[in-house]
Amino acid sequence: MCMKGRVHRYEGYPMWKTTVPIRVMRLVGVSDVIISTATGGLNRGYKIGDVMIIKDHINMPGFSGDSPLIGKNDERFGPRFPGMSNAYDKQLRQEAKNVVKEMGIEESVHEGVYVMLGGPSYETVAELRLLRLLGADAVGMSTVAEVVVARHCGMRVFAFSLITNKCIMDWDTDDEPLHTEMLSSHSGEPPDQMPAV
Ligand SMILES: O=P(O)(O)O[C@@H]1C[C@H](O)[C@@H](CO)O1
Ligand code: HPA
Repeated sequence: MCMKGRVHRYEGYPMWKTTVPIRVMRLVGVSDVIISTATGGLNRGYKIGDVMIIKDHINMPGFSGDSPLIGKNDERFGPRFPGMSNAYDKQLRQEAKNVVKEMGIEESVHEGVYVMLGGPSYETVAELRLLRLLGADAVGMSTVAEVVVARHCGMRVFAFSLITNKCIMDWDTDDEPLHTEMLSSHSGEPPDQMPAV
């Protein structure tokens, strides 16, 4: 089963609605989910067009209590308090890294931490510096809620992000994280890593 895009919290959907497709997949028997997303690169070593295999996340909306699992727990899907310490399956990440190595594209594929913010405004310089201090390598506005719901119902998760823009970490520059930059890095020539995907 394949999805063309997703809906986001910032479009006005409550978090649980953004993750309904994951539960539908589970109900029809899907056991492993592969999630892709666009992100801004916080890690100075990342370039536009690079891919980051997600090894962990920081659930910023979760810090303030916005979770897709809020409300009465449906035990048919999973437990009230699901663990998230191994959310991104180690074996799937290793298999992906083997493919990356075989293809000789290690320079443009990284493994890192994704941080989810609510958006839709992009981040200030101070916010981006804080996120970097917290250990995040890339920032986006999706993915985490889907991962939480997938793990809650016992699915294996592999997730990766395309670095669509570099985060602006310095004050008093004229650079802007333009949404057009984000879209153009989505739509041009397929990046070198595409065969690996
Ligand atoms: O659905 P994704 O996360 O790929 O959507 C992209 C990233 C942000 O959520 C949003 C703005 O850049 O579009
Ligand atoms: N910030 C947040 N979300 C994003 C970005 C960004 O710079 N790029 C793509 N999605």
